[in-house]
Amino acid sequence: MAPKTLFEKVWENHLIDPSMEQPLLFIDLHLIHEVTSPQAFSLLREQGRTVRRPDLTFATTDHNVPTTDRSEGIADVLAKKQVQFLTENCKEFGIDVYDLNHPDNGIVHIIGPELGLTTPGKTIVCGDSHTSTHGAFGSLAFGIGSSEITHVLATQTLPQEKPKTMNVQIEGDMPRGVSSKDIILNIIGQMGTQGGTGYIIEFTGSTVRNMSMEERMTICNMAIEAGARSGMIAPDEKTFEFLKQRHFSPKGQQWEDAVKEWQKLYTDLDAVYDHTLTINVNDLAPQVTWGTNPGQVTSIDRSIPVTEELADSSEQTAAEASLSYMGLESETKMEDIQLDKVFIGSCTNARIEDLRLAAGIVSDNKVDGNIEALVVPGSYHVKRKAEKEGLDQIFIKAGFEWREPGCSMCLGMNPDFLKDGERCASTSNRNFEGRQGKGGRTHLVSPMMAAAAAITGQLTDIREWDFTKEAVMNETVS
Ligand SMILES: CC(C)[C@H](C(=O)O)[C@@H](O)C(=O)O
Ligand code: SF4
Repeated sequence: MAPKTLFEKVWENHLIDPSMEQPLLFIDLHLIHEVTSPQAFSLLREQGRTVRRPDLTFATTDHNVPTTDRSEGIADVLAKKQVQFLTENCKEFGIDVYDLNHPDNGIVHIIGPELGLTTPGKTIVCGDSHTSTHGAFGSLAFGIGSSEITHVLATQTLPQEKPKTMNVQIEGDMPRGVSSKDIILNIIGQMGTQGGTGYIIEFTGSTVRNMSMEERMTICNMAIEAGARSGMIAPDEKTFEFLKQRHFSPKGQQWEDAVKEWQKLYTDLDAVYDHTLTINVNDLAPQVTWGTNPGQVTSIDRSIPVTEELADSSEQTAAEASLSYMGLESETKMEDIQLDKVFIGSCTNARIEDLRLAAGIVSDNKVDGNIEALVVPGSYHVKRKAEKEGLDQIFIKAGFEWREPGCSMCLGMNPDFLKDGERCASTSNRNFEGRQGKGGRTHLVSPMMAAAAAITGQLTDIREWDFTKEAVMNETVS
């Protein structure tokens, strides 16, 4: 048999009929949330159709939910309606929904893996671009639009163009203070936000093999920000360990059988990718964005680039527009940038390990008097675990707000947002204009860098800090 890449194996396992001209995939898991599903359900009704496989469909509310006391419900009328529609639609069609008061509610891309819904080799779709996160488990996972949601609801299949494959091989030891967030920001900086267009990126190499599942999820989460259709990582013992005993994971003999199948999911030795990029992280510094897309990024110990020195004129024009929005100038040292807010949260960096790393930096320090700082766990599972470990107390004593789970300040769709002109160090994945609130200015960073920024009130190089990296542990079920 011809050697195959990980992607090709999963793709071929899901083709309904390989002879069809337009490839049609069977979908193993359809995740839905309140923002993109209402139109899809309306269309389904208009077409007089029903949900084909409610057992393979799973819903949560995350984008619109308040992260403070939820007993009063949702104040915003539209947000409240969207959440209500989701709950009603799920009830009508027999779909499991972990809504805002469910004990395991959380951000869709955080709860999929932690509930064991996300497993290697599955095709997973969701009306949400960061569905790529689930690729960290060796699944083929990508975001879809409203009409595609209807198609999957009605048929459990999806027509798809076959993407090209890219191997991003990451080698070297991550230096102290550097995390997988810095690696993916650096990759996007090198490739640009369109560099991955048309590709599925498989992340390979010794650095990836050494990463925890949390670190791998952060990388795959942001593959989409490089323009890629999705990211994937071949499953290994760490993947299986993470999934063992999860709520929906296979149990007993079914678990044994599943692991045997999952072990076949890797790229064969002589398989050919359409493109390969190799990066070495031995000398990587913590990364910070200075502009309004994730590719406008540099090292914390550098300055904002001189726009005239950028590669081409379109890049120069984009950089000038970004700097004008950000209220920044070329040659300003990244470390001299003062902040108003710090946000530790989102599906990129709100898992237990992210919170441990941030808490390790916070330690006995206090949040700077000019800073408002939020920690928003990605799910109730993460929140409970963090509280059991005493992480909440570290944050609260330092002056952070400790919130209920949700997308929160990752995007201005709920009560947590930046005011016009406010500047924020954020562990999320997008720094587009207005993303965190109208006129808000976002600097994307890792959880450790965000924690340090909250303490000093400005962007700060954590490599100069006295801390240990003990916090890095792979999450296991407790
Ligand atoms: C609201 C939703 C459609 C959107 C997405 O697709 O990613 C959001 O999650 C985001 O991160 O911008
Ligand atoms: S946390 Fe942010 S990136 Fe993730 S799903 Fe929510 S809004 Fe999208």
